[in-house]
Amino acid sequence: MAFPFTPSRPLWLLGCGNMAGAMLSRWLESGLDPAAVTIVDPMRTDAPEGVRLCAVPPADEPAPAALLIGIKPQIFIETAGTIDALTGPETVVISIMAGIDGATLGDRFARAGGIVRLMPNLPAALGQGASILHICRDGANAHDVADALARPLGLALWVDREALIDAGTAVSGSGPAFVYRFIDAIAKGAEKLGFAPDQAAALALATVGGAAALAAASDVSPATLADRVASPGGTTRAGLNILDADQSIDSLVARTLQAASDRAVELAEMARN
Ligand SMILES: NC(=O)C1=CN([C@@H]2O[C@H](COP(=O)(O)OP(=O)(O)OC[C@H]3O[C@@H](n4cnc5c(N)ncnc54)[C@H](OP(=O)(O)O)[C@@H]3O)[C@@H](O)[C@H]2O)C=CC1
Ligand SMILES: O=C(O)[C@@H]1CCC=N1
Repeated sequence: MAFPFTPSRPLWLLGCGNMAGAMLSRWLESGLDPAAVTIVDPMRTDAPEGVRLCAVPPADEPAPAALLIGIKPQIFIETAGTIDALTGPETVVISIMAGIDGATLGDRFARAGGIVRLMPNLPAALGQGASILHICRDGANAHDVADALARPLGLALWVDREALIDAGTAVSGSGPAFVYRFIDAIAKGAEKLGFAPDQAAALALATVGGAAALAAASDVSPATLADRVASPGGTTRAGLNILDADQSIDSLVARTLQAASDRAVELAEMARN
């Protein structure tokens, strides 16, 4: 689907740091007209070619077709009034903020026609992200507008239950950081076994990248692929026995995801109080 944005039906990004910046770079690569985009971010000193950059929201302009909120959830409440004033019945507000729930967004944004929560992740920059989406207010063609933004970023998963956005924040939103820790752990282990640091880092990255690509291309499960690597009585089984003992890896990952998901719920509560 083509992007539903033009200079007279623009997309505004309020807060354009690591995450919104990654999304924007992918959108521009995918054909979004830069003249249809305005970044509002006091910290940025430059913007992609053709994109308008403002330190404060433009005054006296028609409301945008979509306004993406890319600020940190901790400053949402103090910023919400300003955001509300920028919107109108034709605006879809799209929040990528962790935690801040649909009820809070609905209370703060009386004017916006549509409200969507979209939980992206950083590999969106390459079109290999995973986004989870939920409609909080169904107006202004909210589904199609948000879907057109999510699709170029990679997997786009719409959910009916809003609680799955918080769960998904832990799984796919934060998930890349957990995978990066695992890559580093493999590299550290490789150094202990004698590789130079640069060799260890290269081996860890190539192994995780290759294994993920094969799992994505395969018609069998990761568990089956693990069994294909593990020869009976061989080296892999010796290693898997450590990861699997007392369900070590399952338990560690489950606790990691639970902590991240709990934090999303805490952030939502903080914004309500
Ligand atoms: N990073 C990630 O992988 C993911 C992040 N998210 C969500 O994305 C959001 C942004 O995270 P991230 O990109 O990491 O954070 P960043 O700090 O990199 O980006 C936020 C940007 O907003 C700017 N900003 C602060 N106040 C305002 C304001 N009043 N108006 C406009 N811009 C402002 C910040 O400036 P300053 O530096 O001065 O504060 C910064 O440039 C968060 O809500 C997070 O939950 C969701 C999924 C993944
Ligand atoms: O760490 C965070 O709070 C954000 C949300 C998901 C990824 N980064």
